[in-house]
Amino acid sequence: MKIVVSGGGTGGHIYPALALIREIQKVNKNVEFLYIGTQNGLESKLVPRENIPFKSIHITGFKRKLSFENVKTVFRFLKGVQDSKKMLKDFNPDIVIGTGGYVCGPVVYAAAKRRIPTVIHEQNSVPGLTNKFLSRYVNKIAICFEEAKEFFPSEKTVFTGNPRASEVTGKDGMKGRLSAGLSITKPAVLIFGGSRGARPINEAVVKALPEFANKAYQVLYVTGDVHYEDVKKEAELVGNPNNVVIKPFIHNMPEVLAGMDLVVSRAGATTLAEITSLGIPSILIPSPYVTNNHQEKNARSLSDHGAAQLLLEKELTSNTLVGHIEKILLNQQTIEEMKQKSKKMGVPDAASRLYKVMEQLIKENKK
Ligand SMILES: CC(=O)N[C@H]1[C@@H](OP(=O)(O)OP(=O)(O)OC[C@H]2O[C@@H](n3ccc(=O)[nH]c3=O)[C@H](O)[C@@H]2O)O[C@H](CO)[C@@H](O)[C@@H]1O
Repeated sequence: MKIVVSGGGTGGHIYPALALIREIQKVNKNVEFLYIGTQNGLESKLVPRENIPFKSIHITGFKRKLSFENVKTVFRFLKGVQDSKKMLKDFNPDIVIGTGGYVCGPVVYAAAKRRIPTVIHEQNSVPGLTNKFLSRYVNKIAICFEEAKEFFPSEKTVFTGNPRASEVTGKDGMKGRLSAGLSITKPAVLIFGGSRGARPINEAVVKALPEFANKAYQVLYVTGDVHYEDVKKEAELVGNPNNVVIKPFIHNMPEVLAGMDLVVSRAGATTLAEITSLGIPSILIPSPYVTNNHQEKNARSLSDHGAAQLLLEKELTSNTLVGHIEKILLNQQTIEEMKQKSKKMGVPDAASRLYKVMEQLIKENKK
């Protein structure tokens, strides 16, 4: 069997694709993969690291405002379709799956035009532009939030959850703690701002550093690669207490998450799939800078069920941050209740559900 996977831009689209590939590799040794991404997206680093064959096309996203750039994007899209058609002809896949980000546009569209079975995976509660566009052409649309249903044709849409939810299960949390330089006895909170870090969260955490000193809990604070050097300098100025570990990026997130009692983060869909799969309570600070405010909708889906506490960016200060953390982390009953509610929302078998949808499509296509 041959499978083309496409998805890129940020971790939220790439990690589900990688998790799906690993799940398929576990259950079927006879699958050949080709990953199609862009050279400037994070996928060009993450995918080759996993020894998955990687090819790239050149494409940019549409700007929401009218601009000349959009005219160029139309031409890049058409060229991207042409290049994708050639790659698909050479590789001859049984199915093509897109996990989001604008690179999927030409790849999945080209596949549909070549009558290759196609699936898109939508991680968010509100779909992005690319998946909305592709939904007309693909055979199946896999979703992770019931709320996403209303945006897609119902006969094609199926709830599978996010494959990353499967990948984070069964990991050794204590190993994760030790790898990050944390103690195994004290309660631990992980603070991070999505796959690239978030400046407003960084500003609040740096201000809060002196307050964390001498607390009965420890903090793992992940700044995002590009913000790390600046944060380190600022942390030295205000003083970095020894119960706070600062890191630029975590590469073994499944293990590290498994060792956490509480997570403070943006409300990217893949992060939410991971923390609900593990049943971790969270404080979610949705990014207000994303399409259709989809992160707040993702976050509310958890907070409405008592699995998370919502903290809007406009209310974020070092005081509200520490206050929210302590209200949950220092109250065993709250922690336990939130854990159960979070776990109830998790879909740990998402990867195999998604693979089943793909297998079914391939079978139908062969009839
Ligand atoms: C700004 C933006 O447009 N963000 C979008 C992007 O977010 P973003 O790329 O931040 O995605 P998510 O929060 O969904 O996922 C982040 C992924 O990166 C991993 N991780 C993060 C930090 C780290 O140090 N190590 C690490 O491995 C997390 O465990 C997770 O697997 O894609 C998501 C999924 O479509 C969307 O919901 C988000 O709105």
